[in-house]
Amino acid sequence: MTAVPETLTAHLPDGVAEAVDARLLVAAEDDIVARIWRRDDTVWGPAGQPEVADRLGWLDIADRLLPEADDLIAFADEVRDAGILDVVLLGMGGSSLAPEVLRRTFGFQAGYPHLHVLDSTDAQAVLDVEAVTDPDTTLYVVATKSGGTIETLSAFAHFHALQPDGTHFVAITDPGSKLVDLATEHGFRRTFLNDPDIGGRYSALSYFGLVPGALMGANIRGLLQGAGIAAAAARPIDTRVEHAALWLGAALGELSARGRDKLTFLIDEPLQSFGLWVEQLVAESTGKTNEHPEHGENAVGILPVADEPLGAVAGYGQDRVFVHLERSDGEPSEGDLARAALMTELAAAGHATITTRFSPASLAEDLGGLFFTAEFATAVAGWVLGINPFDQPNVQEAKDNTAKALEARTPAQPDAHDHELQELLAAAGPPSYVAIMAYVAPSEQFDAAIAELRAAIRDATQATTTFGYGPRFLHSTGQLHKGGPKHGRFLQLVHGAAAGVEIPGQDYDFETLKAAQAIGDLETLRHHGLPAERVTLGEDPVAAVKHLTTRVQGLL
Ligand SMILES: O=P(O)(O)OC[C@H]1O[C@](O)(CO)[C@@H](O)[C@@H]1O
Repeated sequence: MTAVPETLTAHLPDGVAEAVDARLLVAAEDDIVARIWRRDDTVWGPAGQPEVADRLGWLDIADRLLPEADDLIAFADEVRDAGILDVVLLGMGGSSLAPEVLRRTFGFQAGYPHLHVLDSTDAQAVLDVEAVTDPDTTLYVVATKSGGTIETLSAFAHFHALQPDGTHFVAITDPGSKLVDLATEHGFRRTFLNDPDIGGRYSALSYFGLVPGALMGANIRGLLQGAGIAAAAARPIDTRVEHAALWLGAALGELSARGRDKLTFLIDEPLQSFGLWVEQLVAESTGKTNEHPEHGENAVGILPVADEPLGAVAGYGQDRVFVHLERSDGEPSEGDLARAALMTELAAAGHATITTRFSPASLAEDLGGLFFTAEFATAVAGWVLGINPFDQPNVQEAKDNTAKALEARTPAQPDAHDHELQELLAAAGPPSYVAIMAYVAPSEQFDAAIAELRAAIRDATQATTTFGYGPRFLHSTGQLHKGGPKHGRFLQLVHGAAAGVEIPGQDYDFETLKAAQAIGDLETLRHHGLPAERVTLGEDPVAAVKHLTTRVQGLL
Protein backbone atom coordinates (compact mmCIF):
# COMPACT_ATOMS: atom_id res chain seq x y z
CA MET A 1 0.00 0.00 0.00
CA THR A 2 1.27 3.49 -0.79
CA ALA A 3 1.74 6.08 1.90
CA VAL A 4 -0.38 9.15 2.46
CA PRO A 5 1.58 12.28 1.40
CA GLU A 6 3.47 13.71 4.35
CA THR A 7 1.56 17.01 4.35
CA LEU A 8 -1.63 15.09 5.15
CA THR A 9 -2.80 12.71 7.85
CA ALA A 10 -5.53 10.32 6.82
CA HIS A 11 -7.53 7.38 8.10
CA LEU A 12 -9.49 5.61 5.39
CA PRO A 13 -12.07 2.86 5.93
CA ASP A 14 -11.25 -0.69 4.86
CA GLY A 15 -10.88 -1.11 1.13
CA VAL A 16 -10.66 2.59 0.34
CA ALA A 17 -6.88 2.88 0.70
CA GLU A 18 -6.52 0.06 -1.85
CA ALA A 19 -8.93 1.82 -4.20
CA VAL A 20 -6.94 5.04 -3.89
CA ASP A 21 -3.74 3.13 -4.65
CA ALA A 22 -5.34 1.57 -7.70
CA ARG A 23 -6.54 4.98 -8.83
CA LEU A 24 -3.05 6.46 -8.41
CA LEU A 25 -1.67 3.64 -10.56
CA VAL A 26 -4.16 4.49 -13.30
CA ALA A 27 -3.23 8.17 -12.93
CA ALA A 28 0.42 7.25 -13.43
CA GLU A 29 -0.32 4.97 -16.39
CA ASP A 30 -2.53 7.58 -18.04
CA ASP A 31 -0.06 10.36 -17.28
CA ILE A 32 -2.85 12.41 -15.69
CA VAL A 33 -0.71 14.99 -13.89
CA ALA A 34 1.40 15.83 -16.93
CA ARG A 35 -1.72 15.94 -19.11
CA ILE A 36 -3.45 18.34 -16.74
CA TRP A 37 -0.42 20.63 -16.88
CA ARG A 38 -0.34 20.33 -20.69
CA ARG A 39 -3.98 21.51 -20.57
CA ASP A 40 -5.11 18.32 -22.29
CA ASP A 41 -8.91 18.51 -22.21
CA THR A 42 -9.29 14.77 -22.88
CA VAL A 43 -8.53 14.15 -19.19
CA TRP A 44 -12.19 15.05 -18.60
CA GLY A 45 -13.93 13.60 -21.65
CA PRO A 46 -13.86 13.85 -25.41
CA ALA A 47 -11.58 16.43 -27.03
CA GLY A 48 -13.13 19.79 -27.75
CA GLN A 49 -16.02 19.74 -25.27
CA PRO A 50 -16.94 23.28 -24.19
CA GLU A 51 -15.53 24.83 -21.01
CA VAL A 52 -12.50 22.60 -20.48
CA ALA A 53 -9.42 23.56 -22.53
CA ASP A 54 -10.27 27.22 -22.01
CA ARG A 55 -10.77 26.81 -18.26
CA LEU A 56 -7.28 25.78 -17.18
CA GLY A 57 -5.63 29.18 -16.79
CA TRP A 58 -5.70 28.79 -12.99
CA LEU A 59 -2.89 26.25 -13.15
CA ASP A 60 -0.13 28.85 -13.46
CA ILE A 61 -1.93 32.12 -12.66
CA ALA A 62 -0.08 32.61 -9.37
CA ASP A 63 3.30 32.56 -11.10
CA ARG A 64 2.00 34.82 -13.87
CA LEU A 65 0.58 37.39 -11.45
CA LEU A 66 3.41 37.47 -8.90
CA PRO A 67 5.33 40.03 -11.00
CA GLU A 68 2.21 42.21 -10.93
CA ALA A 69 1.92 42.28 -7.14
CA ASP A 70 3.82 45.60 -6.95
CA ASP A 71 1.43 47.19 -9.43
CA LEU A 72 -1.62 45.97 -7.50
CA ILE A 73 -0.18 47.28 -4.23
CA ALA A 74 0.64 50.63 -5.91
CA PHE A 75 -2.96 50.78 -7.12
CA ALA A 76 -4.19 50.15 -3.58
CA ASP A 77 -1.95 53.00 -2.37
CA GLU A 78 -3.37 55.29 -5.07
CA VAL A 79 -6.87 54.47 -3.83
CA ARG A 80 -5.91 55.15 -0.22
CA ASP A 81 -4.31 58.44 -1.22
CA ALA A 82 -7.58 59.40 -2.91
CA GLY A 83 -9.24 59.28 0.53
CA ILE A 84 -11.12 56.00 0.09
CA LEU A 85 -12.15 54.52 3.44
CA ASP A 86 -14.42 51.68 2.28
CA VAL A 87 -14.30 49.23 -0.60
CA VAL A 88 -17.57 47.54 -1.56
CA LEU A 89 -17.22 44.46 -3.72
CA LEU A 90 -20.26 43.72 -5.89
CA GLY A 91 -20.14 40.19 -7.28
CA MET A 92 -21.50 36.65 -7.00
CA GLY A 93 -20.03 33.18 -6.54
CA GLY A 94 -16.53 32.95 -7.88
CA SER A 95 -16.39 36.73 -8.10
CA SER A 96 -17.19 37.29 -4.41
CA LEU A 97 -16.27 34.28 -2.30
CA ALA A 98 -12.46 34.53 -2.36
CA PRO A 99 -12.64 38.25 -1.41
CA GLU A 100 -15.03 37.26 1.40
CA VAL A 101 -12.52 34.68 2.65
CA LEU A 102 -9.74 37.30 2.56
CA ARG A 103 -11.95 39.80 4.36
CA ARG A 104 -12.83 37.39 7.14
CA THR A 105 -9.42 35.77 7.42
CA PHE A 106 -7.24 38.86 7.55
CA GLY A 107 -9.74 41.34 9.02
CA PHE A 108 -9.33 45.10 8.97
CA GLN A 109 -5.77 46.18 8.16
CA ALA A 110 -4.81 49.48 9.79
CA GLY A 111 -4.41 52.28 7.25
CA TYR A 112 -6.39 50.43 4.57
CA PRO A 113 -10.07 50.71 3.64
CA HIS A 114 -12.64 48.35 5.14
CA LEU A 115 -13.71 45.70 2.63
CA HIS A 116 -17.43 44.89 2.35
CA VAL A 117 -18.77 42.14 0.12
CA LEU A 118 -22.30 42.39 -1.26
CA ASP A 119 -23.41 39.14 -2.89
CA SER A 120 -27.11 39.34 -2.20
CA THR A 121 -30.31 40.77 -3.62
CA ASP A 122 -31.87 41.02 -0.18
CA ALA A 123 -32.97 44.64 0.25
CA GLN A 124 -31.78 44.67 3.87
CA ALA A 125 -28.34 43.44 2.81
CA VAL A 126 -28.14 46.33 0.33
CA LEU A 127 -29.31 48.80 2.99
CA ASP A 128 -26.81 47.36 5.50
CA VAL A 129 -23.94 48.23 3.14
CA GLU A 130 -25.39 51.66 2.50
CA ALA A 131 -25.68 52.32 6.22
CA VAL A 132 -21.98 51.80 6.92
CA THR A 133 -20.45 53.45 3.83
CA ASP A 134 -20.33 57.00 2.52
CA PRO A 135 -20.39 57.11 -1.30
CA ASP A 136 -17.90 59.99 -1.26
CA THR A 137 -15.23 57.88 0.43
CA THR A 138 -16.17 54.51 -1.08
CA LEU A 139 -14.73 52.59 -4.00
CA TYR A 140 -17.11 50.08 -5.62
CA VAL A 141 -15.48 47.04 -7.22
CA VAL A 142 -17.77 45.53 -9.83
CA ALA A 143 -16.59 41.94 -10.33
CA THR A 144 -18.12 39.66 -12.93
CA LYS A 145 -16.36 37.35 -15.35
CA SER A 146 -19.28 37.21 -17.76
CA GLY A 147 -20.26 40.85 -17.26
CA GLY A 148 -23.90 39.76 -17.30
CA THR A 149 -24.80 38.50 -13.82
CA ILE A 150 -28.13 40.01 -12.77
CA GLU A 151 -27.32 40.45 -9.06
CA THR A 152 -24.04 42.22 -9.79
CA LEU A 153 -25.43 44.51 -12.46
CA SER A 154 -28.43 45.36 -10.25
CA ALA A 155 -26.12 46.31 -7.40
CA PHE A 156 -23.98 48.38 -9.77
CA ALA A 157 -27.05 50.27 -11.02
CA HIS A 158 -28.15 50.93 -7.44
CA PHE A 159 -24.81 52.22 -6.17
CA HIS A 160 -24.01 54.14 -9.32
CA ALA A 161 -27.18 56.14 -8.73
CA LEU A 162 -25.80 57.02 -5.28
CA GLN A 163 -22.31 57.79 -6.59
CA PRO A 164 -22.32 58.83 -10.26
CA ASP A 165 -18.58 59.65 -10.29
CA GLY A 166 -16.95 56.85 -12.31
CA THR A 167 -13.63 57.25 -10.50
CA HIS A 168 -15.31 55.58 -7.53
CA PHE A 169 -15.70 52.37 -9.57
CA VAL A 170 -13.34 49.60 -10.62
CA ALA A 171 -14.19 46.66 -12.88
CA ILE A 172 -12.83 43.12 -12.83
CA THR A 173 -14.03 41.13 -15.80
CA ASP A 174 -13.08 39.19 -18.92
CA PRO A 175 -11.92 41.02 -22.04
CA GLY A 176 -14.85 41.95 -24.28
CA SER A 177 -17.58 41.59 -21.65
CA LYS A 178 -20.52 43.97 -21.31
CA LEU A 179 -18.88 45.36 -18.16
CA VAL A 180 -15.89 46.56 -20.18
CA ASP A 181 -18.27 48.77 -22.17
CA LEU A 182 -20.06 49.94 -19.02
CA ALA A 183 -16.74 50.84 -17.42
CA THR A 184 -15.67 52.86 -20.46
CA GLU A 185 -19.03 54.56 -20.70
CA HIS A 186 -18.98 55.59 -17.03
CA GLY A 187 -15.27 56.43 -16.79
CA PHE A 188 -14.29 53.82 -14.19
CA ARG A 189 -11.01 54.43 -12.34
CA ARG A 190 -9.59 51.20 -13.73
CA THR A 191 -10.64 47.98 -15.44
CA PHE A 192 -8.76 44.77 -14.65
CA LEU A 193 -9.06 42.34 -17.54
CA ASN A 194 -8.76 38.82 -16.18
CA ASP A 195 -7.40 35.79 -18.01
CA PRO A 196 -10.59 34.50 -19.71
CA ASP A 197 -9.30 30.93 -19.39
CA ILE A 198 -10.19 30.93 -15.69
CA GLY A 199 -13.69 30.04 -14.45
CA GLY A 200 -15.23 31.83 -11.47
CA ARG A 201 -14.65 29.20 -8.82
CA TYR A 202 -11.01 28.73 -9.87
CA SER A 203 -10.31 32.49 -9.86
CA ALA A 204 -9.22 33.14 -6.25
CA LEU A 205 -5.60 33.73 -7.26
CA SER A 206 -6.46 35.89 -10.27
CA TYR A 207 -7.52 39.55 -10.25
CA PHE A 208 -10.86 38.45 -8.79
CA GLY A 209 -9.20 37.63 -5.46
CA LEU A 210 -6.10 39.77 -5.67
CA VAL A 211 -7.56 43.20 -6.47
CA PRO A 212 -9.94 43.25 -3.46
CA GLY A 213 -7.16 41.63 -1.41
CA ALA A 214 -4.67 44.37 -2.32
CA LEU A 215 -7.26 47.09 -1.69
CA MET A 216 -7.92 45.84 1.86
CA GLY A 217 -4.19 45.50 2.55
CA ALA A 218 -4.00 41.70 2.65
CA ASN A 219 -0.63 40.10 1.98
CA ILE A 220 -1.25 39.25 -1.67
CA ARG A 221 2.41 38.59 -2.36
CA GLY A 222 2.36 35.90 0.33
CA LEU A 223 -0.80 34.41 -1.14
CA LEU A 224 0.77 34.17 -4.59
CA GLN A 225 4.05 32.79 -3.26
CA GLY A 226 2.25 30.14 -1.24
CA ALA A 227 0.14 29.19 -4.25
CA GLY A 228 3.27 29.07 -6.41
CA ILE A 229 4.93 26.65 -4.00
CA ALA A 230 1.83 24.43 -3.96
CA ALA A 231 1.68 24.55 -7.77
CA ALA A 232 5.35 23.56 -8.04
CA ALA A 233 4.65 20.62 -5.72
CA ALA A 234 1.77 19.58 -7.99
CA ARG A 235 3.93 19.42 -11.12
CA PRO A 236 4.58 15.97 -12.60
CA ILE A 237 7.03 14.05 -10.42
CA ASP A 238 8.23 10.48 -10.25
CA THR A 239 7.04 9.56 -6.79
CA ARG A 240 3.29 9.92 -7.15
CA VAL A 241 2.77 9.27 -3.45
CA GLU A 242 4.10 12.72 -2.56
CA HIS A 243 1.68 14.53 -4.82
CA ALA A 244 -0.73 15.74 -2.14
CA ALA A 245 -3.26 17.35 -4.50
CA LEU A 246 -3.39 14.24 -6.72
CA TRP A 247 -3.77 11.98 -3.69
CA LEU A 248 -6.51 14.18 -2.25
CA GLY A 249 -8.47 14.30 -5.50
CA ALA A 250 -8.12 10.54 -5.96
CA ALA A 251 -9.18 9.87 -2.37
CA LEU A 252 -12.22 12.17 -2.49
CA GLY A 253 -13.28 10.71 -5.83
CA GLU A 254 -12.95 7.11 -4.62
CA LEU A 255 -14.67 7.83 -1.31
CA SER A 256 -17.53 9.49 -3.14
CA ALA A 257 -17.86 6.53 -5.50
CA ARG A 258 -18.26 4.36 -2.36
CA GLY A 259 -21.07 6.47 -0.93
CA ARG A 260 -18.89 8.70 1.25
CA ASP A 261 -19.84 11.79 -0.64
CA LYS A 262 -20.57 14.30 2.17
CA LEU A 263 -17.30 16.17 2.43
CA THR A 264 -17.54 17.69 5.88
CA PHE A 265 -15.10 20.49 6.67
CA LEU A 266 -13.87 21.19 10.17
CA ILE A 267 -11.83 24.38 9.96
CA ASP A 268 -9.84 26.07 12.70
CA GLU A 269 -9.71 29.82 13.26
CA PRO A 270 -8.95 32.14 11.57
CA LEU A 271 -9.57 30.22 8.34
CA GLN A 272 -13.16 29.22 9.01
CA SER A 273 -14.57 31.18 6.07
CA PHE A 274 -12.48 29.06 3.67
CA GLY A 275 -15.47 26.70 3.82
CA LEU A 276 -17.60 29.18 1.88
CA TRP A 277 -15.16 29.28 -1.00
CA VAL A 278 -14.35 25.59 -1.10
CA GLU A 279 -18.07 24.84 -1.00
CA GLN A 280 -18.56 26.52 -4.38
CA LEU A 281 -15.42 24.94 -5.81
CA VAL A 282 -16.42 21.38 -4.90
CA ALA A 283 -20.19 21.60 -5.39
CA GLU A 284 -20.33 23.48 -8.66
CA SER A 285 -17.44 21.44 -10.07
CA THR A 286 -18.53 17.92 -9.13
CA GLY A 287 -22.35 17.97 -8.94
CA LYS A 288 -23.13 16.79 -12.45
CA THR A 289 -25.29 14.38 -14.40
CA ASN A 290 -23.53 12.39 -17.06
CA GLU A 291 -25.15 10.99 -20.16
CA HIS A 292 -23.27 7.71 -20.53
CA PRO A 293 -23.60 6.03 -23.94
CA GLU A 294 -23.99 2.57 -22.36
CA HIS A 295 -25.19 3.14 -18.79
CA GLY A 296 -27.62 6.00 -19.39
CA GLU A 297 -27.95 8.91 -16.99
CA ASN A 298 -25.64 8.95 -14.00
CA ALA A 299 -25.56 11.69 -11.41
CA VAL A 300 -22.42 12.16 -9.34
CA GLY A 301 -21.15 14.75 -6.92
CA ILE A 302 -19.34 15.50 -3.71
CA LEU A 303 -21.47 17.52 -1.30
CA PRO A 304 -19.33 20.02 0.61
CA VAL A 305 -20.52 20.65 4.15
CA ALA A 306 -19.28 23.82 5.80
CA ASP A 307 -20.03 25.36 9.20
CA GLU A 308 -22.10 22.45 10.48
CA PRO A 309 -22.04 22.47 14.29
CA LEU A 310 -20.02 19.62 15.77
CA GLY A 311 -22.01 16.62 16.88
CA ALA A 312 -21.58 13.31 18.67
CA VAL A 313 -19.94 10.54 16.61
CA ALA A 314 -23.20 8.58 16.60
CA GLY A 315 -24.92 11.51 14.87
CA TYR A 316 -22.89 11.03 11.69
CA GLY A 317 -23.84 8.56 8.97
CA GLN A 318 -21.54 6.34 6.93
CA ASP A 319 -21.86 8.76 4.00
CA ARG A 320 -19.36 11.24 5.47
CA VAL A 321 -15.73 12.18 4.86
CA PHE A 322 -14.19 14.63 7.31
CA VAL A 323 -11.49 17.08 6.33
CA HIS A 324 -9.87 19.09 9.09
CA LEU A 325 -7.89 22.23 8.30
CA GLU A 326 -5.98 22.30 11.54
CA ARG A 327 -3.96 25.12 13.08
CA SER A 328 -0.46 23.78 13.55
CA ASP A 329 0.75 26.29 16.13
CA GLY A 330 -0.29 29.13 18.38
CA GLU A 331 -2.73 28.91 21.26
CA PRO A 332 -5.61 26.59 20.23
CA SER A 333 -9.09 27.90 20.95
CA GLU A 334 -11.75 25.76 22.62
CA GLY A 335 -13.25 25.19 19.17
CA ASP A 336 -9.87 24.08 17.77
CA LEU A 337 -9.48 21.56 20.61
CA ALA A 338 -13.03 20.27 20.12
CA ARG A 339 -12.44 19.75 16.38
CA ALA A 340 -9.18 17.86 17.01
CA ALA A 341 -10.85 15.66 19.63
CA LEU A 342 -13.79 14.89 17.36
CA MET A 343 -11.45 13.95 14.48
CA THR A 344 -9.68 11.44 16.74
CA GLU A 345 -12.99 9.90 17.79
CA LEU A 346 -14.27 9.78 14.21
CA ALA A 347 -11.13 8.04 12.98
CA ALA A 348 -11.37 5.52 15.84
CA ALA A 349 -15.00 4.86 14.86
CA GLY A 350 -13.92 3.96 11.32
CA HIS A 351 -14.90 7.17 9.51
CA ALA A 352 -12.79 8.60 6.70
CA THR A 353 -10.73 11.47 8.09
CA ILE A 354 -8.14 13.66 6.40
CA THR A 355 -6.18 16.42 8.12
CA THR A 356 -3.99 19.14 6.67
CA ARG A 357 -2.35 21.93 8.65
CA PHE A 358 -1.79 25.65 8.37
CA SER A 359 0.13 28.08 10.51
CA PRO A 360 -1.11 31.50 11.63
CA ALA A 361 2.54 32.60 11.25
CA SER A 362 2.40 32.04 7.49
CA LEU A 363 -1.32 32.53 6.99
CA ALA A 364 -1.23 34.21 3.57
CA GLU A 365 1.21 31.67 2.14
CA ASP A 366 -0.74 28.74 3.58
CA LEU A 367 -4.06 30.10 2.34
CA GLY A 368 -2.61 30.60 -1.15
CA GLY A 369 -1.39 27.00 -1.04
CA LEU A 370 -4.79 25.76 0.11
CA PHE A 371 -6.57 27.61 -2.72
CA PHE A 372 -4.33 25.97 -5.31
CA THR A 373 -4.31 22.49 -3.77
CA ALA A 374 -8.10 22.49 -3.47
CA GLU A 375 -8.42 23.53 -7.13
CA PHE A 376 -6.04 20.83 -8.36
CA ALA A 377 -7.63 18.16 -6.15
CA THR A 378 -11.10 19.10 -7.43
CA ALA A 379 -9.91 18.84 -11.02
CA VAL A 380 -8.53 15.37 -10.22
CA ALA A 381 -11.77 14.36 -8.46
CA GLY A 382 -13.59 15.41 -11.64
CA TRP A 383 -11.41 13.02 -13.59
CA VAL A 384 -12.14 10.18 -11.13
CA LEU A 385 -15.89 10.88 -11.32
CA GLY A 386 -15.80 11.11 -15.12
CA ILE A 387 -17.29 14.60 -15.36
CA ASN A 388 -16.31 18.06 -16.54
CA PRO A 389 -15.37 19.97 -13.37
CA PHE A 390 -15.35 23.33 -15.15
CA ASP A 391 -18.92 23.82 -16.38
CA GLN A 392 -22.18 24.45 -14.46
CA PRO A 393 -25.00 23.33 -16.76
CA ASN A 394 -27.82 23.36 -14.20
CA VAL A 395 -27.28 26.89 -12.89
CA GLN A 396 -28.90 28.29 -16.00
CA GLU A 397 -32.21 26.53 -15.31
CA ALA A 398 -32.78 28.42 -12.06
CA LYS A 399 -31.79 31.66 -13.80
CA ASP A 400 -34.35 31.00 -16.55
CA ASN A 401 -37.07 30.23 -14.02
CA THR A 402 -36.19 33.41 -12.12
CA ALA A 403 -36.57 35.41 -15.32
CA LYS A 404 -39.97 33.82 -15.94
CA ALA A 405 -41.13 34.47 -12.35
CA LEU A 406 -39.92 38.04 -12.59
CA GLU A 407 -41.67 38.61 -15.89
CA ALA A 408 -44.95 37.07 -14.75
CA ARG A 409 -44.65 38.31 -11.14
CA THR A 410 -45.46 34.73 -10.12
CA PRO A 411 -46.79 34.54 -6.56
CA ALA A 412 -44.90 32.47 -3.99
CA GLN A 413 -45.87 28.85 -3.28
CA PRO A 414 -47.75 28.34 0.00
CA ASP A 415 -45.81 27.65 3.17
CA ALA A 416 -45.27 24.07 4.32
CA HIS A 417 -47.76 22.57 6.74
CA ASP A 418 -46.49 20.49 9.64
CA HIS A 419 -47.09 17.18 7.87
CA GLU A 420 -45.16 18.41 4.82
CA LEU A 421 -42.24 19.54 6.95
CA GLN A 422 -42.28 16.22 8.75
CA GLU A 423 -42.35 14.30 5.48
CA LEU A 424 -39.46 16.40 4.19
CA LEU A 425 -37.23 15.96 7.20
CA ALA A 426 -38.13 12.67 8.87
CA ALA A 427 -36.88 10.61 5.91
CA ALA A 428 -33.67 12.60 5.57
CA GLY A 429 -31.18 10.04 6.89
CA PRO A 430 -28.16 8.94 4.80
CA PRO A 431 -27.64 9.04 1.88
CA SER A 432 -30.02 12.02 1.88
CA TYR A 433 -29.03 15.46 3.00
CA VAL A 434 -31.02 18.50 4.07
CA ALA A 435 -30.16 21.75 2.34
CA ILE A 436 -31.42 24.85 4.11
CA MET A 437 -31.50 27.90 1.86
CA ALA A 438 -32.37 31.27 3.37
CA TYR A 439 -33.20 34.38 1.39
CA VAL A 440 -32.35 36.89 4.09
CA ALA A 441 -29.60 39.39 4.89
CA PRO A 442 -26.54 37.52 6.22
CA SER A 443 -25.72 38.08 9.89
CA GLU A 444 -23.88 36.29 12.69
CA GLN A 445 -27.10 36.04 14.69
CA PHE A 446 -28.85 34.34 11.80
CA ASP A 447 -25.88 31.97 11.36
CA ALA A 448 -26.13 31.02 15.03
CA ALA A 449 -29.88 30.34 14.80
CA ILE A 450 -29.35 28.20 11.69
CA ALA A 451 -26.62 26.22 13.46
CA GLU A 452 -29.20 25.17 16.06
CA LEU A 453 -31.69 24.16 13.38
CA ARG A 454 -29.02 22.11 11.60
CA ALA A 455 -28.01 20.35 14.81
CA ALA A 456 -31.65 19.56 15.59
CA ILE A 457 -32.22 17.97 12.17
CA ARG A 458 -28.92 16.08 12.13
CA ASP A 459 -29.20 14.78 15.66
CA ALA A 460 -32.72 13.47 15.04
CA THR A 461 -32.13 11.90 11.62
CA GLN A 462 -28.34 11.48 11.05
CA ALA A 463 -28.86 13.59 7.94
CA THR A 464 -26.06 15.77 6.68
CA THR A 465 -27.17 19.40 6.70
CA THR A 466 -25.97 22.29 4.58
CA PHE A 467 -26.82 25.95 4.69
CA GLY A 468 -26.62 28.70 2.11
CA TYR A 469 -27.81 32.27 1.85
CA GLY A 470 -29.92 32.96 -1.22
CA PRO A 471 -29.16 33.95 -3.86
CA ARG A 472 -25.47 33.31 -3.06
CA PHE A 473 -25.84 29.52 -2.94
CA LEU A 474 -27.44 29.47 -6.41
CA HIS A 475 -23.95 30.14 -7.75
CA SER A 476 -22.40 27.49 -5.54
CA THR A 477 -24.19 24.43 -4.18
CA GLY A 478 -27.15 25.23 -6.48
CA GLN A 479 -25.48 23.29 -9.30
CA LEU A 480 -25.07 20.15 -7.21
CA HIS A 481 -28.60 20.39 -5.80
CA LYS A 482 -29.99 19.84 -9.30
CA GLY A 483 -27.13 18.21 -11.20
CA GLY A 484 -25.81 15.87 -8.48
CA PRO A 485 -27.32 12.68 -7.00
CA LYS A 486 -30.99 13.15 -6.15
CA HIS A 487 -30.39 12.91 -2.42
CA GLY A 488 -31.22 16.47 -1.45
CA ARG A 489 -34.24 17.47 0.64
CA PHE A 490 -34.69 21.21 0.43
CA LEU A 491 -35.96 23.68 2.99
CA GLN A 492 -36.32 27.19 1.63
CA LEU A 493 -36.66 30.06 4.10
CA VAL A 494 -37.72 33.45 2.78
CA HIS A 495 -37.70 36.74 4.64
CA GLY A 496 -39.53 39.72 3.18
CA ALA A 497 -37.29 42.75 3.68
CA ALA A 498 -38.00 46.40 2.82
CA ALA A 499 -39.82 47.08 -0.43
CA GLY A 500 -38.78 50.01 -2.58
CA VAL A 501 -34.98 49.55 -2.59
CA GLU A 502 -34.61 50.42 -6.22
CA ILE A 503 -32.72 48.99 -9.15
CA PRO A 504 -32.51 51.96 -11.51
CA GLY A 505 -33.50 51.07 -15.06
CA GLN A 506 -35.72 48.16 -13.97
CA ASP A 507 -39.43 47.97 -13.19
CA TYR A 508 -38.75 45.77 -10.15
CA ASP A 509 -36.93 46.42 -6.87
CA PHE A 510 -34.45 44.21 -4.99
CA GLU A 511 -37.10 42.39 -2.99
CA THR A 512 -39.08 41.56 -6.14
CA LEU A 513 -35.90 40.18 -7.70
CA LYS A 514 -35.06 38.16 -4.57
CA ALA A 515 -38.59 36.77 -4.38
CA ALA A 516 -38.40 35.72 -8.05
CA GLN A 517 -35.08 33.97 -7.38
CA ALA A 518 -36.62 32.01 -4.51
CA ILE A 519 -39.69 31.10 -6.57
CA GLY A 520 -37.58 30.18 -9.61
CA ASP A 521 -35.31 27.91 -7.57
CA LEU A 522 -38.17 26.15 -5.76
CA GLU A 523 -39.82 25.47 -9.10
CA THR A 524 -36.59 24.15 -10.57
CA LEU A 525 -36.04 21.79 -7.64
CA ARG A 526 -39.60 20.48 -7.82
CA HIS A 527 -39.32 20.13 -11.57
CA HIS A 528 -36.38 17.78 -10.94
CA GLY A 529 -38.66 15.72 -8.69
CA LEU A 530 -36.80 16.85 -5.58
CA PRO A 531 -38.65 17.33 -2.28
CA ALA A 532 -38.65 21.05 -1.51
CA GLU A 533 -40.68 23.08 0.99
CA ARG A 534 -40.87 26.76 1.74
CA VAL A 535 -41.27 28.58 5.04
CA THR A 536 -41.76 32.34 5.20
CA LEU A 537 -39.81 33.98 7.99
CA GLY A 538 -41.70 36.60 9.97
CA GLU A 539 -40.51 40.09 10.69
CA ASP A 540 -37.65 38.97 12.96
CA PRO A 541 -35.84 36.26 10.95
CA VAL A 542 -33.67 35.09 13.87
CA ALA A 543 -36.68 34.60 16.13
CA ALA A 544 -38.47 32.88 13.25
CA VAL A 545 -35.67 30.34 12.80
CA LYS A 546 -35.59 29.65 16.54
CA HIS A 547 -39.33 29.05 16.42
CA LEU A 548 -38.88 26.78 13.40
CA THR A 549 -36.25 24.78 15.28
CA THR A 550 -38.68 24.14 18.11
CA ARG A 551 -41.36 23.20 15.58
CA VAL A 552 -39.01 20.79 13.80
CA GLN A 553 -37.93 19.23 17.11
CA GLY A 554 -41.59 18.57 17.81
CA LEU A 555 -42.03 16.86 14.44
CA LEU A 556 -38.95 14.60 14.46
O1 LIG B 1 -18.45 36.21 -12.47
P1 LIG B 1 -19.81 36.05 -13.04
O2 LIG B 1 -19.81 35.86 -14.51
O3 LIG B 1 -20.69 37.18 -12.62
O4 LIG B 1 -20.44 34.74 -12.46
C1 LIG B 1 -20.69 34.59 -11.10
C2 LIG B 1 -20.96 33.15 -10.78
O5 LIG B 1 -22.06 32.69 -11.55
C3 LIG B 1 -21.77 31.39 -12.08
O6 LIG B 1 -21.41 31.51 -13.36
C4 LIG B 1 -22.89 30.47 -12.15
O7 LIG B 1 -23.57 30.41 -11.00
C5 LIG B 1 -20.61 30.92 -11.19
O8 LIG B 1 -19.94 29.86 -11.74
C6 LIG B 1 -19.86 32.19 -11.12
O9 LIG B 1 -18.84 32.15 -10.18
